[in-house]
Amino acid sequence: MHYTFLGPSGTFTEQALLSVDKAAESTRTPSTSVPAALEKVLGGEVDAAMVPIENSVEGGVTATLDAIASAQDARIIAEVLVPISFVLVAAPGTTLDDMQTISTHTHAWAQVRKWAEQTVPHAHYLPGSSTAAAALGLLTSENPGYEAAICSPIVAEQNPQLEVLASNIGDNKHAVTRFVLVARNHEIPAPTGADKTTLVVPLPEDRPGALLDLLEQFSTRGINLSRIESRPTGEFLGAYFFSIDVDGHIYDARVRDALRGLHRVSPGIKFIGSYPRADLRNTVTEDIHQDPAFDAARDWVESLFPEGRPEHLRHGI
Ligand SMILES: O=C(O)C(=O)C[C@]1(C(=O)O)C=C[C@@H](O)C=C1
Repeated sequence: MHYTFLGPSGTFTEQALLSVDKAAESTRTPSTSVPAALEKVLGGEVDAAMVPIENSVEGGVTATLDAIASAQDARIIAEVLVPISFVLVAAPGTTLDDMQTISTHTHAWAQVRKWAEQTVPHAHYLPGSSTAAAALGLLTSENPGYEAAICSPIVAEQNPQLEVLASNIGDNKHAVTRFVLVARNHEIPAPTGADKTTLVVPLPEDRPGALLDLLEQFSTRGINLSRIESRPTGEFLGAYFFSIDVDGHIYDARVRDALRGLHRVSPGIKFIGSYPRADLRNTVTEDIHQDPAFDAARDWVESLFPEGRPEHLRHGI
């Protein structure tokens, strides 16, 4: 396998990729942004891309949600959870008082905002393409335009020329980022009993009850939603799609049945993948929402036509 990830080496995204089976021995090419990583996958340059999708403190990574939603054949085939801990690094001899400007990824800055307000209230923030890119910029550029960076402790370990001025500076000590491995037209991973399915569902029409129509497709089939986010499609003001994760696999009859229902309500729906959950939590459903109940229901309706399907029932029984 040839992978790409939001780089350079030392990002949390690389940590997520290295936890994938055999990825450490595979070819890994860094990308400078999430859209660039996904373009490499869709263009066939690499087999899969590891990208951040949501953080427990700052929420969805919109670049990922939008790029996946607009891609033709993007498939999520795995997810990874990484606990997040940040350090502040600078050139040796720099003090907190010297700090005019600090650089890091925007999602990282959002997770240390309170710490920064309390500890370095005089410092400005400069967005970086990733935490590791900000840290390495201190070493590679003569005048990076900032005196310090916020990154993972791994970057500091890998680059002893950087001095750690503060550790564990995240405002929420239990922060976690969720990453997804995205491939193109990939076969669907086998169900494990602890799976998620990701969908992109355009809001069908601007009318009362449209969202309820979508949500009902899940609730009547006993399907739990673990994430739902609305994003503008970009077409015009008020045009939205929903990025949705549900518990279950497309091999589960209730999920396939819900997809049929959703397609009637919102024909532009996209299936983005069914894949094992990183937290291994089994999906629990009542008997009436399990495969045997769907089979029994179909058999019962078929039994009402003992002579076989009448000619005019074009769509089956
Ligand atoms: O900059 C990195 O190291 C990344 O992997 C990106 C990213 C993100 O996009 O959320 C990943 C995890 C942290 O929450 C902060 C930044």
